[in-house]
Amino acid sequence: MVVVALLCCFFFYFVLSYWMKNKKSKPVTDWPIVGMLPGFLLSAVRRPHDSSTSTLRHFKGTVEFKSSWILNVDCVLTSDPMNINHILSKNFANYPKGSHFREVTDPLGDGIFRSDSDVWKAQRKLMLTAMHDKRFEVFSEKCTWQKVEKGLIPVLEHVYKLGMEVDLQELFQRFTFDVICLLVFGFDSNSLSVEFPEIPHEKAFDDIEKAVFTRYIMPKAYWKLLRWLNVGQEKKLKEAREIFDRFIYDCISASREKLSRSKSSTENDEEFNLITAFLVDEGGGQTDYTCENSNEILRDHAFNLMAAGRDTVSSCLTWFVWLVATNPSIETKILDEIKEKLLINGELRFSGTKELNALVYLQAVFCETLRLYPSVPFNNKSVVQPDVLPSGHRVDQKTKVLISFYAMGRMKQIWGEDCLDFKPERWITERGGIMHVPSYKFPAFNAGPRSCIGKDMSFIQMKIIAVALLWNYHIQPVEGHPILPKSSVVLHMKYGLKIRVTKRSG
Ligand code: HEM
Repeated sequence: MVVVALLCCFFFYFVLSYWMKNKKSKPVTDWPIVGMLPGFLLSAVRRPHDSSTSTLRHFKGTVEFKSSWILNVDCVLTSDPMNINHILSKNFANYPKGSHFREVTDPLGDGIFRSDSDVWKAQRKLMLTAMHDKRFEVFSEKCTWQKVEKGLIPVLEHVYKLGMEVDLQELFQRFTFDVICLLVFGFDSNSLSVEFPEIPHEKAFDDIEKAVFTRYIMPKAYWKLLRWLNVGQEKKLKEAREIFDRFIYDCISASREKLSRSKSSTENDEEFNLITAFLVDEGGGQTDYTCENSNEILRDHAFNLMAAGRDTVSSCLTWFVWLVATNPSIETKILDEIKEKLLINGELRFSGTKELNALVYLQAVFCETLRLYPSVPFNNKSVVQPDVLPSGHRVDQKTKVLISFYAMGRMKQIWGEDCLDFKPERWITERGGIMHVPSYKFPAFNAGPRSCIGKDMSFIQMKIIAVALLWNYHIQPVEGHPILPKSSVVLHMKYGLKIRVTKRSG
């Protein structure tokens, strides 16, 4: 008995002193046998973004978690622009999304996010054709305006009149959910209204996203067991998938019906949504979407587009408003620019892209927001053939490659000594234009062949919302409300953004 007690004491003393010694020299404890990976995962579960940033700072941009034969998984975490260029562009074919990603993201079906190689290429072509169609650009602006006028402004008026506090993050999520439903299906979910209704398919969408993130960070055996037992997050996921799929399939049927009633595919030009574009497939793709058995792949396209375009935009808008509201000199400069470029005879006049593109300072503020708070904070890749990264780190088939876009914005080597400062001016050239920064240094919209298809559209959408919001209201974040990034696939605020609004007087 005494021997066992002594052995236990010795073991705890060993663990404690080992941890204390490592804690001083390294941000993550390097344990014998299991390596640094468990320590990193433990701290990453609680604070993935800050934990990876401090680890990467310590290891000068790239760190290798070599775990032992027990875990049989290696991981390379990087924020080094040369590595990013290599992985996302130069040696792109060697770094697909891979089987682990496919496994955890099965709700995405065979959509663009989850596919690689030729399937991905065909899907990208189809989406680019539809999204770069002039009719879609016009429709996208129209939908955004419609939501501002019939959704956002009435809700903010209500909030103002009642002197209420409101979670702006939630408002933006409702806004972007309604807009993406309109863009994909031509259907308005009307989730943004003064009643703050609970929309079952919106809630289902959120539940799916949450469950996928849990799968990402938990051991495979854990979530597979939950799925097998049909309990916890996996049970929720199953139910949410049923609700969301029902919604999507109903929308697809409605689109088919509407299309069969109209005389020609171009009759409804002002309602050029993406499902209709795929159904008429003017891009000349390989799939015949006119037949009913293409419903499943249409469902996958729709789901992937909603995942791509909803939370990314709402996350960026939320961080943007908080950063602007807490930096009054920047807010003044935005308002001065709006006055100078859009105010004619005392009225805001702008009809579209051309005027919005002239708002260079506003664009710089959005870029600076995404530099510090990228909507997609991580990217993850697998490895096909053994390779050596420009930083000298070796990778092979059992290595998971993790890129921290969040840490990149906080690296002195990339952005200089003032990397933590919110400074839109760094984006403006001497001639007053937007500074070109290579995407491997600023990959908020990804880099290389898989870069974001919705970038231009997002800037237009976000500028419309920013102008309408800042011109009409003064936003005050509620004092003492904590602002922290959430551990999620998209960089939400953990506790939302509680604000009050007052009206601007001329
Ligand atoms: C602020 C807004 C946005 C940001 C920061 C953003 C960022 C990104 C990032 C980082 C990726 C790469 C994801 C990965 O490979 O894992 C991506 C891909 C993609 N984005 Fe966006 N996105 C935004 C808005 C949108 C919108 C509004 C749409 C369209 C509805 C869209 C459509 C796509 C698509 C289809 C892809 C997949 C491209 C491919 O795999 O080839 N995005 N985006």
